[in-house]
Amino acid sequence: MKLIECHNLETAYAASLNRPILNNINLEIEQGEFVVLLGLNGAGKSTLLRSLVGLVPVAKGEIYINGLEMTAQTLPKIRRDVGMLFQGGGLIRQLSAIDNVLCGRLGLRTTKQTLFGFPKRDRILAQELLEQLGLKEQIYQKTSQLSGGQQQRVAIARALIQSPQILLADEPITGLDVVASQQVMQILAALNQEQGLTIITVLHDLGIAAEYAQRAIVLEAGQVVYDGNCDNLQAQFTQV
Ligand SMILES: Nc1ncnc2c1ncn2[C@@H]1O[C@H](COP(=O)(O)OP(=O)(O)OP(=O)(O)O)[C@@H](O)[C@H]1O
Repeated sequence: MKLIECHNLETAYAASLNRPILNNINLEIEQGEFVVLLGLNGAGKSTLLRSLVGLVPVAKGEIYINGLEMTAQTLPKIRRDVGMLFQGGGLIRQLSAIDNVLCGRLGLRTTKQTLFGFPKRDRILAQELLEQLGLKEQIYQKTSQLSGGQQQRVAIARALIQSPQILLADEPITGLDVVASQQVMQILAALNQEQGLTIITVLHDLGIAAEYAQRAIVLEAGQVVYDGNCDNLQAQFTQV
């Protein structure tokens, strides 16, 4: 089943670039795929990911998530199906790991429902997720005191607590050491293989991309210049 479709997607014209940031993007992603988005700095990777959760105004074309066209009316429903790991984690530093994870439930609860704290069920779920991601000892620790790899795992737990069908991850291992990078990538791989989560992630390391993803989409100047398997990705980046 096609989970994500972009038809002739175009964002607003960017005067600084002399073109739209995304310029006629067409792509289809099936349920259960693990896709890596590649491209040089400024190619439009983050903008493409952000457009899939309605964070970027679309000038032309359509986005369908789960068969539903993205409009102002459908966006709240679409956002419940799509979890996002922002570049740099996007955690609230002063809050504990568990409270950051609970923030992932805010979109599913009304203000009134969260006025007196989150329901016990949510707290148990947050705790279980952190334990599964190897953070049992860090549940009540402030996230500012955690290592980069631990913070990224908290961010993964926060995205997962809304039980998304799709996980978008913007440079989830940038700045992490080799071991932490592998841990994060292995978590993503397990979520994809064991739970069938559809994953689209921006990466800069071609070796890691080829190791984990089945499919690569390469962007250049806001356009898709390659969409295929991860064999010989280097060729896409070699100057001719
Ligand atoms: N809101 C905006 N207004 C104007 N230009 C923007 C805006 N957001 C992004 N851009 C520009 O659009 C281009 C694409 O940005 P984007 O962040 O999507 O690239 P990227 O491929 O993710 O790059 P990186 O690898 O550096 O993260 C860049 O040239 C950027 O300066």
